[in-house]
Amino acid sequence: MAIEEKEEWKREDFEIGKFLGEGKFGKVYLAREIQSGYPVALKVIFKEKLDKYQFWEHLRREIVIQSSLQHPNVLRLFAWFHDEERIFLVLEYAAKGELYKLLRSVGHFTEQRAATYVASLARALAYCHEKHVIHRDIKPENLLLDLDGRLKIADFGWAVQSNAKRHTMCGTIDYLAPEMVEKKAHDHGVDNWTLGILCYEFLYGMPPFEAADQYDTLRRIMKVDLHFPSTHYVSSEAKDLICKLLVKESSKRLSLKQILRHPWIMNNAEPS
Ligand SMILES: Nc1ncnc(NCCc2cnc(NC(=O)Nc3cccc(C(F)(F)F)c3)s2)c1Br
Repeated sequence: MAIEEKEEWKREDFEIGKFLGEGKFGKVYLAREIQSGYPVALKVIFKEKLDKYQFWEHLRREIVIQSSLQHPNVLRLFAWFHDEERIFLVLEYAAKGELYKLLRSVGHFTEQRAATYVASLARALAYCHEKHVIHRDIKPENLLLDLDGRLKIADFGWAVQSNAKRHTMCGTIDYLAPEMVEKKAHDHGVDNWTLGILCYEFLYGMPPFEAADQYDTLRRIMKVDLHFPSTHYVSSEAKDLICKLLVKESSKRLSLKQILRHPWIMNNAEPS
């Protein structure tokens, strides 16, 4: 019985394993579907917490969106079910955990590893944008690694269908594009900006506009106050890609297809 085929799942179908992490609204556990022995990540969300924040609509939207996405670099949401006080998300298990923990432990990634992750993100976002989905909250905390070290975008708790231009503020401010800071209408170009932020953070270990307080970070974003520290060598091709993504005018940013054809990606990313 493949996970995604069965109609109604219930708590008793799974045995709970180790604690994996604490996300918003609840904890995540490694679990095993008893019949098949299939490992999954089980996210437990307390209903009274959703009531408190009126997040039912967000969660419903995530379930609809993520259930429809099937891409090697997007974490699968196989199913969901609920009992009296909890909602359970049956998620693909990413055995190598959270990418940001790896980044913090090594300081910064090699250009090959960084380019491979940027290429995976560009392919995953191109797929999402074809399905008119903007993630809007791409940050290292939402990136996971599977057993083979393949990157998986997770947590579509803030994703939206991008038919109309969006206005809602969301996500961590380090990754916010200028048009989101100014609460202007925004479209999937925000994910391209975020790809530039992430590429910088993969190579330098911190996001480009980090500052002591939030106001300074927002000011640096609005000015696109971009500097490349000379603490360690980073190729000019890598800097070229970052400069072509961190462009204030959304329509002037490299498209996802252009990213995949950029020399730095062509010369450094592992073939998918
Ligand atoms: N090693 C691992 N392998 C797989 N997964 C892991 N962690 C879970 C990552 C997630 C994927 N999707 C998620 N989705 C939500 O949390 N959604 C959510 C939850 C509550 C409220 C809301 C809302 F109401 F705000 F929308 C939305 S968490 C780990 Br660690």
